[in-house]
Amino acid sequence: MQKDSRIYIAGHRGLVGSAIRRRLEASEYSNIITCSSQELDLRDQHAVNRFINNQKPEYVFLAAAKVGGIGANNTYPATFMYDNLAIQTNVINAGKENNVKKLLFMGSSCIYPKFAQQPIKEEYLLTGLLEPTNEPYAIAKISGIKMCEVYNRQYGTNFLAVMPTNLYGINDNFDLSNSHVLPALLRKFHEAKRANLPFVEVWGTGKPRREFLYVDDLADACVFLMENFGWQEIGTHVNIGTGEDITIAELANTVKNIVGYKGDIKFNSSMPDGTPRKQLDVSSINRLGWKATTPLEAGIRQTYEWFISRNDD
Ligand SMILES: NC(=O)C1=CN([C@@H]2O[C@H](COP(=O)(O)OP(=O)(O)OC[C@H]3O[C@@H](n4cnc5c(N)ncnc54)[C@H](OP(=O)(O)O)[C@@H]3O)[C@@H](O)[C@H]2O)C=CC1
Ligand SMILES: C[C@H]1O[C@H](OP(=O)(O)OP(=O)(O)OC[C@H]2O[C@@H](n3cnc4c(=O)[nH]c(N)nc43)[C@H](O)[C@@H]2O)[C@@H](O)[C@@H](O)C1=O
Repeated sequence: MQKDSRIYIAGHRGLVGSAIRRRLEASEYSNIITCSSQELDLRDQHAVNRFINNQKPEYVFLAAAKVGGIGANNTYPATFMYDNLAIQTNVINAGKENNVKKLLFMGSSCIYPKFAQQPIKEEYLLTGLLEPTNEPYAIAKISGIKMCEVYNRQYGTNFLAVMPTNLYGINDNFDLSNSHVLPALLRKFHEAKRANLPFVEVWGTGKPRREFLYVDDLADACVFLMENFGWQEIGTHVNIGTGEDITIAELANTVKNIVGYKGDIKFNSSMPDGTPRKQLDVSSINRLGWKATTPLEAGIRQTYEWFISRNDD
């Protein structure tokens, strides 16, 4: 990518898209194209074709998607499947039609089988059954990986697919009904501390393990890949994470300490646990020369500071 290349970030207001924008601007990329969902509904094929044809981006970061935690995925499976299939199909195909030089598709670690051997290598894709709470979303994401792969094979495109682990950071979604666990816990402990509540409810048993990556690290990895590699060097898809995981109970205690809450934690085992574990094998991206740098506690502190700056009077 040249500093004046036309770079479209789909989903620039979200957690990932906004981090990619920060990362590109920090490196003085000067020609960044953005458009909100209100101006352009990426599920609308004709609108997407018109937009890409008018804007003629050379590079595309596809970070627009219907995204949510275990609760949202479980409650709105049809929306997660339809929106994601439509958004990615439209953007990937319009990218090919308009000779986009490189496109980066954002998958997710939930594409791997529920009981995959740990840590999860890229080659474990499609070797077993998926976790039911996010099967529709995962199937949409797997279709995105395969679409990049077959477009590269048949049309000679250069579309990369990355599989990030669970993410968190600035511009995350803190809505308790549809967010992921980390922002949900930050908000729950913060509000319980302010209201002096005796306990905080944590969903599930606390036993599942999750790997958390600070979103600025993810953005750094995405730009690193787009700057330096093509799909043939990366393969059909590449994992992005820290390679380390913790239990939800450990995460809850860490967040509790960072927030400074003194009450108790109560696990609500009537809520779903989801996948027992999804620790990524990140040796492929490490070999390419990239490694995550933000320690979990430091990332959570930065996110909490941002959350307070947005929410406290
Ligand atoms: N968050 C996580 O833990 C993980 C995320 N990922 C992947 O990273 C990518 C980005 O996720 P994240 O940043 O967390 O999600 P967010 O929900 O924070 O952001 C998603 C963005 O997508 C845009 N969008 C959604 N629907 C449409 C639509 N119909 N038309 C146009 N734009 C739309 C939204 O635009 P607007 O703001 O304008 O409405 C929003 O900015 C996704 O592909 C996700 O699957 C992968 C692994 C983990
Ligand atoms: C990124 C990823 O995100 C989702 O998968 P998930 O990893 O299961 O996501 P989660 O962050 O929502 O939960 C992680 C764990 O944490 C527990 N948990 C405790 N207390 C709260 C809580 O208050 N909120 C939430 N959301 N979870 C909680 C929860 O019960 C679960 O055991 C999928 O959408 C999937 O498609 C996907 O890609």
